[in-house]
Amino acid sequence: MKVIATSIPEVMIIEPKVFGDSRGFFFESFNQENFRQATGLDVRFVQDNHSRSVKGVLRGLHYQVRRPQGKLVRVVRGAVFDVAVDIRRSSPTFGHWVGVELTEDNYRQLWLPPGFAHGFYVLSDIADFLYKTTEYYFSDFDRSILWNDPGIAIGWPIEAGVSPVVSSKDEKAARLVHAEVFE
Ligand SMILES: Cc1cn([C@H]2C[C@H](O)[C@@H](COP(=O)(O)OP(=O)(O)O[C@H]3O[C@H](C)C(=O)[C@H](O)[C@H]3O)O2)c(=O)[nH]c1=O
Repeated sequence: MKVIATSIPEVMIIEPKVFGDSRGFFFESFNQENFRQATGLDVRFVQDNHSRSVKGVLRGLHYQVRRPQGKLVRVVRGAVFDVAVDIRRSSPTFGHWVGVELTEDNYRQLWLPPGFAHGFYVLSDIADFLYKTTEYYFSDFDRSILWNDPGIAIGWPIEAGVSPVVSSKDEKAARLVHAEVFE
């Protein structure tokens, strides 16, 4: 596997080694020891998630307080623009964002540690989004930040005049300046 740095040091793009042949392909989507050797991180995932979305859906920006989650995310069908936002107030990259296209064809994964908000915008007709988390889900601790917060100014690849499909929860999300963030 290859690790590609992003503009936020703690957020990393992972490119697995893919073995293709006349039948198709095989790759290890996660290997604890290889991940540790490549990233220097000892991670323990406790939950696997799978969401399916139609074109134009935007999920996020989400995070969990009290029990923050690290996430290793990937797309197994379709394509999304995936975003991580640093919401650690003491971080030199507080309020900065990283955006990466994750697709079934580039096999790319994104690692975002606890302390980040996460969201994605679906580019394909259908997107199957799989991710591993380092902490369990606690609905009481689930928080959202407004996907189009001008204070973050994420460069979502949304065509002019097109509004993303957003849940009512996400529509009502707070801006970063009013959000419950990490120290
Ligand atoms: C996240 C989660 C949700 N749920 C239940 C709660 C709701 O009844 C239903 C849909 O939840 P929600 O609308 O929050 O799903 P997403 O909008 O995909 O949220 C996720 O999307 C962004 C991109 C993320 O990074 C988070 O992992 C997560 O917040 O699944 C669970 O039972 N377990 C879970 O781990």
